[in-house]
Amino acid sequence: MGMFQRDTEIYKNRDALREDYQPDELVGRDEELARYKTALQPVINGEQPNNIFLYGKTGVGKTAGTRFLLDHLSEDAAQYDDIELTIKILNCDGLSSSYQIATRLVNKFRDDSNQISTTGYPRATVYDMLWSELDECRGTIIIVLDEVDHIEDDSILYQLPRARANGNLSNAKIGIIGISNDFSFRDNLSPKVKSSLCEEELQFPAYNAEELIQILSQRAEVAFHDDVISDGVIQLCAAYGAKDAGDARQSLDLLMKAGDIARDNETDAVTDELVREARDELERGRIREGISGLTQHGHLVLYAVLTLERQDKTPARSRDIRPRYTSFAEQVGVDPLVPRRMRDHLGELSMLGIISAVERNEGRRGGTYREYSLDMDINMVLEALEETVSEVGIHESIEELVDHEKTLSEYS
Ligand SMILES: Nc1ncnc2c1ncn2[C@@H]1O[C@H](COP(=O)(O)OP(=O)(O)OP(=O)(O)O)[C@@H](O)[C@H]1O
Repeated sequence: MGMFQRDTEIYKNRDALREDYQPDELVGRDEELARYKTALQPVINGEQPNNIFLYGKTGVGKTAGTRFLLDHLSEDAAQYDDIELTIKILNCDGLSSSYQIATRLVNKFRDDSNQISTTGYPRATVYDMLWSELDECRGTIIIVLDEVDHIEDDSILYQLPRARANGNLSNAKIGIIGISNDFSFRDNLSPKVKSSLCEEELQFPAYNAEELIQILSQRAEVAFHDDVISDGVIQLCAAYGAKDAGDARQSLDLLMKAGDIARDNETDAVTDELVREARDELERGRIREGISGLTQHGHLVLYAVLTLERQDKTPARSRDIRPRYTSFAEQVGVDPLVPRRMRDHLGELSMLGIISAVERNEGRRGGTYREYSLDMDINMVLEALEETVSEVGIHESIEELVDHEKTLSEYS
């Protein structure tokens, strides 16, 4: 027998839980899709399409909803002889300038043998190439710029929606769909870009538990064999998902992780217990990843908050965290940061969701300050801080938590 054998007890089609799987129907998003459909209606009428700006937090179906509607739109448009519809989707992740966007777009309209180099042309030349590609297409063109907030300069976002008004296009009608999960992006656009790019604004809210149940049930039916999912598993994944961020991707990942653990354990059912185990494992991974990206001072600040948390001294103000942080810094032989810089680290930690920050008012005299506490499981954070603990030494507050077998070899 070979080293690898197929296991098919749990999954019928595991790929159905993956991000790139496109379900035939989108569930739990009816109202938003109805509004989106209305915004796209001019295309079928042969009119100038709207420019649409779609925003919402991560994993709320922006990309899936866009693909779903555009697939239908292009299928339905094919039935009208007088509509020639071209749709191009570009993900702007990794592309930071208008120049890069323009070259990628030119290449999207060209075949493989005719691609342009993505560097070396003056910007005006690339724009001219783009206008001629677009005009050659004729008809209606929809360009989707997913993760549009990665573009750091406005130029293309101004030029594209206005290409026809500015006389750069005569044959093609163009509509832009910008997608973003960065709420501040829209607000920071210059007024002239905002008014053209955000003609129609759509917002996708986070999913609630009911909606996540619909999404997870739909995928589970395709992904798992009958009777593998125990009662209540979908509800539990959805409840966690709704509590965390209402992110469908995160909930699907949780269900898949639970399925993977069942498969690894060679059991034949995915149970509540496995979902809890999966959640712990995913959370641990997220914490570890977040913490590993911090600098040494970030680690020391976090270690200080953690020990204060253990001593019930949280929520704590930054001036109360400072002495502990300073002594830890001295213990490892580095100069402590000035208070302002230390607060920046507290801010970063709270942005990552590792600690929480609550704003308070200072009595009648006004002035606000923040109080910080640990916002994650103390043991998980401690595990991720292992190296820092070994450098600084074990603080008395965590002695009980530290595995003493480990202490001798790793922490000392
Ligand atoms: N209503 C839905 N029905 C079925 N599956 C969905 C639905 N919404 C989201 N999903 C699934 O959840 C995952 C994440 O969705 P999607 O990529 O559309 O999120 P997004 O809002 O574009 O997130 P991001 O901003 O991170 O790109 C995908 O696998 C998608 O198929």
